[in-house]
Amino acid sequence: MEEVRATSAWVASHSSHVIVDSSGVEEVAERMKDSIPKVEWDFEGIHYFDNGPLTVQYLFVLDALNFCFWPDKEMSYDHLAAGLREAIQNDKSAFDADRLQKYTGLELRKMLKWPRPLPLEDERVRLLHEVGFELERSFDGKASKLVESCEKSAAKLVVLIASHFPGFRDHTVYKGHQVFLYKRAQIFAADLWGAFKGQGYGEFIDIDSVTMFADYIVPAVLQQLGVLKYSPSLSKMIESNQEISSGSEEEVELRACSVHAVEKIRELIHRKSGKQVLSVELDLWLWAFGVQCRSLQHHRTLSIYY
Ligand SMILES: Nc1nc2c(c(CN[C@H]3C=C[C@H](O)[C@@H]3O)cn2[C@@H]2O[C@H](COP(=O)(O)O)[C@@H](O)[C@H]2O)c(=O)[nH]1
Repeated sequence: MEEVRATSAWVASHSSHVIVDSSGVEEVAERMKDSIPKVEWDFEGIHYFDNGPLTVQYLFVLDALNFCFWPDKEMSYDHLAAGLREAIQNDKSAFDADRLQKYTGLELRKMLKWPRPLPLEDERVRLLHEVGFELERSFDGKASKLVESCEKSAAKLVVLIASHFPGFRDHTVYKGHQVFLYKRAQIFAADLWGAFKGQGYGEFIDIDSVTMFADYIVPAVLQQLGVLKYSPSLSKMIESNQEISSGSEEEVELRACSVHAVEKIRELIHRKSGKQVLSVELDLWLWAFGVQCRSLQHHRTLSIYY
């Protein structure tokens, strides 16, 4: 995750369309230095949890599909989390590695009780197959084995996931430099940590190394808080819901500057109050704020990464 931090900082210092505004960072850090509003993992009550390996399998499948909901105005992350929860409650073998390799788009739609094609449905099916295949080939079909082999290190987990599952390789090239964001791999580690309350499958000695998860909600929240400032052309693109291509300078800057901004907020809180805040905690607070603020306008990129 040091690579996520370092390469995001590089983007922030070379960016053309997005600025991390130091007075915005200062204001947010000042507001949060005494206490960060605590947001409980699963504050929505939509996730499956049984305190065992099946939860790990559920979370891995969930994060394999945790991207791009906006093309369908009614679809959201909640539908995915709750739909998969119902599927596993009704059939404990629904996410067995052999079953994952066989789902069709129509079956996935039925599982999530969605009446029409899912956004990027073919990609979602392909990624489910990839997860099933590689879990079976290398981890006895069990996501819990994958987690166990990381010896309580979130950084190891992210590296292992990225090396085995191409669909999680969330990186790009920006102005000739490779940039790493690893949103879904990192969120899986954070989901384990949150769900298992830092114990058992959720115990990570280096949870502080996880960065925020560069999605499309948190950048919009940071912009609203005055932490991110956009160029007039980028503002216009977002306001008019114009699609921003995956890998474009604008898109990489939105994501990388968000990672960098959250790191800056965290550093400043530490300097002001001596408190060690986790980026994961800041992220969850920002994200929960964003999804509850329906008027928030986010950027629109077709991507399998977030
Ligand atoms: N940065 C960040 N992004 C997050 C999440 C989560 C959910 N995390 C769970 C963990 C504990 C809680 O109880 C949450 O339920 C989803 N997303 C992203 O949001 C977008 C979907 O938005 P909308 O279209 O409105 O549903 C999409 O890119 C999705 O990948 C997060 O925590 N942080």
